[in-house]
Amino acid sequence: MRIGSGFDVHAFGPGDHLMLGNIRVPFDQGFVAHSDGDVLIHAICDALLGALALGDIGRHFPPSDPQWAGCDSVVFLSHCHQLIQEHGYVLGNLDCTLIAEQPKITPHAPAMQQRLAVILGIQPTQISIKATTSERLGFTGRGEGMAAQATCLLLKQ
Ligand SMILES: Nc1ccn([C@@H]2O[C@H](COP(=O)(O)O)[C@@H](O)[C@H]2O)c(=O)n1
Ligand SMILES: C[C@@]1(CO)OP(=O)(O)OP(=O)(O)OC[C@H]1O
Repeated sequence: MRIGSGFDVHAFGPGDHLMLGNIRVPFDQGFVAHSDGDVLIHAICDALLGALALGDIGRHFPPSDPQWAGCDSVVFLSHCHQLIQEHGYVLGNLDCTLIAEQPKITPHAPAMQQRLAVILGIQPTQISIKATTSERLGFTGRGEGMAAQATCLLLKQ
């Protein structure tokens, strides 16, 4: 059994939606990022890679590589899922927290769980998506961006 944790941040910039858990969430801004900026998937990737002690998302998909410009973050997550299988593990469960004042995440959480479960080949009940504000403190509190945390448990097959 191995545990992993991931953390990511993206700033808000021009746009009209956010990609979160591969779900398009309507918003009056977008993410500033090299890829599609899916901060939730990026944190999950780092948790999975961390559990395997295989570095972080930037090591596997360098932000300096134009190949990943505007990339759908499902590409990154599918790669991490493949690595789990190659190392003889299955994903036991995933617990995630998004930190932002806006948009409200809770109405979209079930869709994110469903979508991530399909990508990762597990049940939605094995995935938890939570959200909190930072009580208007710090960069998330000022509405400058969003942070995501993820914790995973891998089980030996
Ligand atoms: N972006 C967010 C932030 C919070 N929520 C939900 O609201 C609850 C209360 O948030 P506090 O920061 O005041 O504790 C939180 O537990 C979430 O259910 C949300 O959906 N989206
Ligand atoms: C995902 C990658 C892909 O180049 O770029 P970004 O979309 O900027 O996201 P970040 O969370 O900074 O992770 C680094 C990169 O791997």
